[in-house]
Amino acid sequence: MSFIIRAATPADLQPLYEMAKLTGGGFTNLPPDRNSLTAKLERAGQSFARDGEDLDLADELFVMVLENTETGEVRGTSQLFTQVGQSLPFYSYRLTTLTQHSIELERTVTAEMLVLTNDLGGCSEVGGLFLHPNERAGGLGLLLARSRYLYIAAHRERFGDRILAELRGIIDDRGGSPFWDAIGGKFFGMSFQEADEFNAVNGNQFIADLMPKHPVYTALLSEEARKVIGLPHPNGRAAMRMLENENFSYEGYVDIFDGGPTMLARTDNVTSIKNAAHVPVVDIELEAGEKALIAAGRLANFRCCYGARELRDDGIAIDSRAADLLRVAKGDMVWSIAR
Ligand SMILES: CC(C)(COP(=O)(O)OP(=O)(O)OC[C@H]1O[C@@H](n2cnc3c(N)ncnc32)[C@H](O)[C@@H]1OP(=O)(O)O)[C@@H](O)C(=O)NCCC(=O)NCCSC(=O)CCC(=O)O
Repeated sequence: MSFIIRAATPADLQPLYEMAKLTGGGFTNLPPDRNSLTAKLERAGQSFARDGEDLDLADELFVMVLENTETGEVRGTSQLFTQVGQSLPFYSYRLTTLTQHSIELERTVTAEMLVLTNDLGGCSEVGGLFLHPNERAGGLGLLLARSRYLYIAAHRERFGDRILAELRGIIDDRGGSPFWDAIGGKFFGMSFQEADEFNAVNGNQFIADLMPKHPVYTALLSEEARKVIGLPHPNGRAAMRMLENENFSYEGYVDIFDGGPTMLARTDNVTSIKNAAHVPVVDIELEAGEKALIAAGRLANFRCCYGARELRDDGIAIDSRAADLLRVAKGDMVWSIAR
């Protein structure tokens, strides 16, 4: 099986839409709505097309797809946002503590509060990670996720100093969110599912607009809501594990919509960015070597796949299949990282 990660194009709309229908909802970056997906692909097309020297950091979106090169089918997708919160503010709840002491009662009381912040504005974001259920558990999820870090390494100047990733929060058996029911739901007159559907079609700005702006004491929330603050949806555990392996951590920021954890990392400290090698290809006939992710090309021409590598003093040797998939020849520069 040969799989390649490449830039998405407008022709990928149908497979993206079909995958979006499989997410089960609550997946902000991959809404099952053709118009939203079309708009995303158009925006990505503009971002892939913007090139030149001395580019400012801008609010760009890159959409990637995983293609089976034997069948031509698109089986997975992922996204990169270069800078969130540039035009519209980026809201998070931050879990903070307030400790008070009463001399008369000889008592010290610590309360937890959710405080609305824009602390994460300016961060880059990775998201929209989805692999077709039939392709799971074979390492393709890792290829999709980690190829983005090689993309960031290859276009470092377009990304911020920190990267965030939002994991979906807990949704109950009936498709409801205990966090939403306890906070957002009180102000919107909408169930979580209704808000999620509205979100898919119109974007999530309405949530930030109507969310209560004052701190919320967690002691006043239902037990069910308190229990899920900062916990990922069970389906998101693989994504969380991959983020942790890349040096992302949970620092008390949660999604204002469903209470899911926001994972954060310093860009230059992300394992796959820090360890990425950028060297010229010196051999494309390598028979056996270290398993690696190998990437080549810039912007719309970026490609990434699994292959074998051998790092040498003068560059890198790769296997012929990877060289074909990446369309590289001797002398071309490639990015790589051990698998
Ligand atoms: C997330 C992916 C793409 C992952 O693909 P696979 O399931 O094939 O993963 P994999 O390659 O088999 O495994 C990747 C790593 O996760 C670990 N792993 C797998 N299942 C696990 C589980 N239930 N609990 C804890 N860890 C688990 C594996 O051991 C491995 O880590 P080791 O190598 O250490 O053994 C997929 O599961 C998927 O499409 N899920 C549904 C959509 C989803 O939840 N997407 C994430 C949304 S959140 C988002 O988009 C933001 C985050 C982001 O973009 O990165």
